[in-house]
Formats: sequence, structure tokens, C-alpha cells
Amino acid sequence: MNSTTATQLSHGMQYQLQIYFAGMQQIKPQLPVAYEALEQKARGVMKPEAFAYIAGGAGAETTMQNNIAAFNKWQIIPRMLGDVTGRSMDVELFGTKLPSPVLLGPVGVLSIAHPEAEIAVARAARTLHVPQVVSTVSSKTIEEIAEAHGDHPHWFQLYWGSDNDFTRSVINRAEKAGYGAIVVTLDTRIFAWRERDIQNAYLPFLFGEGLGNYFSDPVFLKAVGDPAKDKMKTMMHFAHCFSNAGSTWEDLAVIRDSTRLPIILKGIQHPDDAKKAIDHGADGIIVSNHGGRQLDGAVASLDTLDSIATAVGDKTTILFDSGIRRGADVFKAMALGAKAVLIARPYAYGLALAGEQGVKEVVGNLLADTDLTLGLAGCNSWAEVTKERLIRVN
Ligand SMILES: Cc1cc2nc3c(=O)[nH]c(=O)nc-3n(C[C@H](O)[C@H](O)[C@H](O)COP(=O)(O)O)c2cc1C
Ligand SMILES: O=C(O)C(=O)c1ccccc1
Repeated sequence: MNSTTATQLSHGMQYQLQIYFAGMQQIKPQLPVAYEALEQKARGVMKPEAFAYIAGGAGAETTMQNNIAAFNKWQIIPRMLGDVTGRSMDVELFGTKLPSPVLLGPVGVLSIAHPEAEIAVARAARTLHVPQVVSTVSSKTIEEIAEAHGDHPHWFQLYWGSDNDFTRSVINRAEKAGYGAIVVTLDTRIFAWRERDIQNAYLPFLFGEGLGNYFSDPVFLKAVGDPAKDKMKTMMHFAHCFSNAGSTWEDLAVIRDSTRLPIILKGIQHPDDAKKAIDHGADGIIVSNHGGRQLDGAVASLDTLDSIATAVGDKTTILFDSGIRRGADVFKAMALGAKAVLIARPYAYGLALAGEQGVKEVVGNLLADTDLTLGLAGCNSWAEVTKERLIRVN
């Protein structure tokens, strides 16, 4: 057995000590530990339509539900009596070493959850050494959020709409502000049928939330003038810059030619699209169905991961999201071929409930749970976490 000092303890072991300590003093965590209870608590403090916007999905929300259910079809087979005291959750992504395979995925309009929005998220992310992927429709600007990160890794998520000048402008701003990669979301070229939001007549960006990067962009401002003057014109131009149902694989050259940063395509669900991503110059992909918020009736995101990893796992970097809630979920996605995972709704609820501290607590819990899962399964590193560690049960 290795002897370790307190500073060398893994996330999970540090956490376990904290839990013993808290238990001895009867100190409960500030937020619910279980995801389901966290969501219910957030429901209790948020404006109903803002909660519905975050919690909801497209259509009947079957894909959103199936994203969660898909994890139960795979189960972990633990191995006994290996020494896992020295285990590590380290990963390397696009040349950057990270202490865990968890990233905070892009979530737009975070001001509907908390006034400090992405700044609070950035501070929590930095404390935990977890990268943040910042949305084009963030409530704070690209530059403000970058400042909160300093030299801590942060990536920019691009909504690639119909205005190439706007696209180049925001990529340029992100590059200048020190973002380390451009994540291009492909599954939201058309905004989906979301029943809760239609019922509530609630699309937050139409009320000006999440438009910080548009209202601070010289190309956008040149087109609309004063955004407050003619709101209809401003919104129509936002729609133009946000969406594009006509873009093709060949058009990706616009983005490839605009930046030297790694380009990661988000929303891949088919092995042939993963191959196309590589052929068109992408450096990585995110297997994702946008948390079931776009195409309802679509396959659960986890159910597409295995075939995509089999097809291109040795040729590109595969990340995964949609339904990661606990350490076991991280383990299963990693075993099926992901190099890292993203979470979205869990940290948005942490933010809504307790700002920076809430994000820190929710993400810290996931890191501890993941580390303990790795050790309990009998693994020392992600290299040992392969498909052979799982069994498909139905
Ligand atoms: C409120 C909300 C806003 C989102 N905004 C964006 C966005 O701006 N850009 C993007 O690429 N994905 C966005 N997503 C999708 C997430 O990045 C992620 O793909 C999805 O929520 C799956 O993760 P989850 O199951 O952990 O929520 C958003 C998700 C939510 C819940
Ligand atoms: O709600 C979303 O899923 C999303 O991607 C989005 C798009 C535009 C504004 C805010 C969020």
C-alpha cells in the first residue's frame, strides 16, 4: 500500500474525510446531493418559466428521458484486490493536462438562473480545475468571462448562423481573449419544438437575456445600430446570426479558415457524421443530442457512443454529453469511448440555488463520486476503463 499525505489524496478520499468530519459534527451539505432532489430544490426557488426552460426538452421529452435511462442498460463489473490508492482521473485534451475528465458544457442565458451567471460558473470551474465551455448566447461577454478564468482553460461554443462576418468576429474575439478551442454546435441550426416554453411564451433571448455577445459585437452593432431602438429589427438580426438551416459540411471551411484553435463539432450522433467531421478538418467531436432539447424521438445519446467510438475512436478525440448525473455515468461513457464528458443541467441548478458556491458543490460532488467509482471498480486510470469493464444487460 502507498502512504499518502493529505495533499496527495484523491478527490474521492478527500471528500470521504470531509464527509466523516461533517458527519461527526452533524453538518449537512448546503445543497441536495442527489440530482433528482437538486432539481426539485431548484424548482422551488426559480421563476417557474425559467426552471421549465432549463429542465425541459423537446416534444414529449422522450429523448430527454431516454438519455438517462440509457445508462442503466450498461452496468459496471467491479474487480477486486488491485491496489487503487494511487489512482488518477487525469486526462489530456488537445495538449492540455486536466485533473479530471469533466467539463462544464455550454449553457446559454445563465442570467435566468443567477445574476452572476457565467462569471460565478467560471470562478467555481477555476477553483475545481474544470474547464468551462462558454456559450455564444452567454449573459456575460466573451471577454468578461475570460477575465474570470485568467490562464485556467476555457473554450468557446459557437452558434454558427447565417452571417459569416459575425461568425468570424466572435471567433476572433474568443481567440484574442484566450479561449483554447472552438466548439461548433450543429444540432441547433433550427430551434426545436419545446412545449413547455411555447406554453409559457418564454424564450429568454427574446427578452434580451443571453445577448451580451451580440450587443457587444462590432459586426452585429453595425447591422442593427442601437439594439434598443428597433427591437423587432434587433431580434430578426439575432435570428439571422444564430441559425442557418442551409449550412453544409463544405461550409465548415469558413470556420476552419478563421482560426488555428482546435475545432470540436458538438451534436454528432452517427458514425458517418463522425467520419465527415474528421474529413472536414475537425479536431474532435462531442457525441450529444443537446440533452434531448432538440430532436425529440431521437436515439439516446449514450446509445450512439459505442458505434461512433468503434468507427473513429482512434482517429479523433471523442467527448460525450446528455444525461451525465453521477460518477457511474462518467465511468460508463469513458468505458464506451469518451475521452471526457460535459455536464449542463446539474451545474445550472447549483448556480440557481447558491451561485458560485452552488456550482462548486455540485461539480465537486460529481468529481468525488467519479473518483470513488473508479476506485471501487478496481481501476487506477482511464486507460483501464474499457468496454470490458461493462456488461450490457438489456
Ligand atoms: C438551459 C440550457 C441551455 C443550453 N444552451 C446551450 C448553448 O448555448 N449551446 C450549446 O451548445 N448547448 C447548450 N445546451 C446543451 C448543453 O450544452 C448539453 O448538450 C445538454 O444540456 C446535455 O447535458 P445535460 O444532460 O447534462 O443537461 C443547453 C442546455 C440547457 C439545459
Ligand atoms: O436552450 C438551448 O438548448 C440553447 O442551446 C440555447 C439557444 C439559444 C439561447 C439560449 C440557449
